[in-house]
Amino acid sequence: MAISVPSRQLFIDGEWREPVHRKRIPIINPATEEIIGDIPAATAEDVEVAVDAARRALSRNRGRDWALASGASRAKYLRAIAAKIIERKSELARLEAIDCGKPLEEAAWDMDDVAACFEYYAELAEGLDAKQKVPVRLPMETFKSHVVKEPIGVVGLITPWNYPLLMAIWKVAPALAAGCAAILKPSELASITCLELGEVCREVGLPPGVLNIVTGLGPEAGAPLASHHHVDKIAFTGSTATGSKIMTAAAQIVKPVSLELGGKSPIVVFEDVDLDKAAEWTIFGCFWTNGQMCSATSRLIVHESIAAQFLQKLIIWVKNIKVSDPLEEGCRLGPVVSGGQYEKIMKMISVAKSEGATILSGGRRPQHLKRGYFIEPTIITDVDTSMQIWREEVFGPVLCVKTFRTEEEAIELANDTHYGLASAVISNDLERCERMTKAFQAGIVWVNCSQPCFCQAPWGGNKRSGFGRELGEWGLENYLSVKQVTRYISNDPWGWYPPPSKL
Ligand SMILES: NC(=O)C1=CN([C@@H]2O[C@H](COP(=O)(O)OP(=O)(O)OC[C@H]3O[C@@H](n4cnc5c(N)ncnc54)[C@H](O)[C@@H]3O)[C@@H](O)[C@H]2O)C=CC1
Ligand code: BAL
Ligand code: NA
Repeated sequence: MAISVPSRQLFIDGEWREPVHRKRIPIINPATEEIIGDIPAATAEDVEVAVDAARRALSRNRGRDWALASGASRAKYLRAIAAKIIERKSELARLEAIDCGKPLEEAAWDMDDVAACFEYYAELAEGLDAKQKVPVRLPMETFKSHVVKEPIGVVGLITPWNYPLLMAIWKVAPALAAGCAAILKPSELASITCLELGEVCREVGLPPGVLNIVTGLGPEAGAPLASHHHVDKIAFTGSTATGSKIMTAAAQIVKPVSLELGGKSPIVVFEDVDLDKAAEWTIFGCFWTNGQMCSATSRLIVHESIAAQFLQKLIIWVKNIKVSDPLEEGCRLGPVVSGGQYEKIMKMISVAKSEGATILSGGRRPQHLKRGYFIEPTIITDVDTSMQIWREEVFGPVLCVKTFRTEEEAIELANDTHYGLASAVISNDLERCERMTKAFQAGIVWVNCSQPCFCQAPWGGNKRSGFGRELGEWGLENYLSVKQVTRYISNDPWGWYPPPSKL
């Protein structure tokens, strides 16, 4: 069934608005390289209008319509949005698959996760009401103190293309639950489903300006958000280079940021594993989402005693992955998102080769696919720790492999990176898994698996993978500001200064 891409404008103040400069950016289907539509290209002028709409949404009816409304009343909107997403699930999944190349079944799974994330933050919004005015115990009886949690204000949410709607919702749902007003700037490489979220918000009657969706290029639409004086916080997911630019811009006006950046995460496989189970988690950990995950466990560190056998297993599993158009039944690996990413990944593979690494499997365009940005699932061995392929994020279906002898050596290899997002260990010895868990320098540890992600648990990294945590109750705190209220309850005067003599 052919699917047509809706033609949308920017979603600002509850309505569709043409960008001031009337520019548009073509949408390319990475499986066919065809232009399938276009998205509006916002500039600083549109960001200005969106920020103004967001500020008005916060102060409308003295804040009672949104920021100061009960969490329970905001939760109703979040639940209504979740229901609409489920209603439109198959259409949204198809739109996402043709926009970013994600296998259709994965895209459908993401839509379930999107709805679940809205539902989860609806629950947390309801819980927020009971968490207001929590007393703080003080050491002086003459004072009483309590804490109020308030929305941070207007937030700018800048998101990537690998999970186009889900990464946006990890930010939008808690921001709205907290009572913030948001401006979402999705990636220009995959914005279709984020624009459809605008239509969903209109249909459920979300108050105007609470969520604004401003598509466009990073430097033109993202940068003005990051530096805007009336945006109170920026939450960003994307590359470390862009994260650093955003932090620099925000620092000029001491605007808080939370950054979820790249990774080069390890998966350590010990000698006591079931080889098939370990092989499946290893390939899922690196090739799911076409290998385009910030948390991809793209460095395999395998015990030398099983390495040869394990690599043979991996090759068999990898050859069984169906690489095809994302809409084809059973597809498990689609194209990477763009021509630019295709070139970048191919270059990294060829640099690895020229540095002396061996391409054990894959490394090319699949023979049966003449068009589209397809890359075979690739396994690279004979890797040195100084090589680019070991050190830099590929963001594509490329796994590099090293072996280890001792647990200490495995830990050293695992932590041999500037990044610190995720890590995984596969072993039947749970005490060993516990030791590895403590030793990993990363915000996320998977034991006997890699990648499953639940919106209840915190998500985020250390080192150059960024800081701050999304999801769970930590995700809500990202959008709340804590106000202490301290009251003097004694009838006695304070008595620090000698009272002036009574004239
Ligand atoms: N950690 C993650 O989830 C992601 C990491 N990446 C990494 O980044 C590499 C390049 O991909 P890109 O799409 O170029 O990622 P990017 O980090 O440049 O883009 C992410 C978002 O930031 C926006 N942006 C770009 N420049 C900006 C600026 N100066 N100010 C404000 N916003 C800006 C983009 O428009 C997009 O919405 C990938 O190869 C991968 O290594 C990419 C996407 C997601
Ligand atoms: N799997 C959730 C987000 C990411 O890895 O990019
Ligand atoms: Na696209």
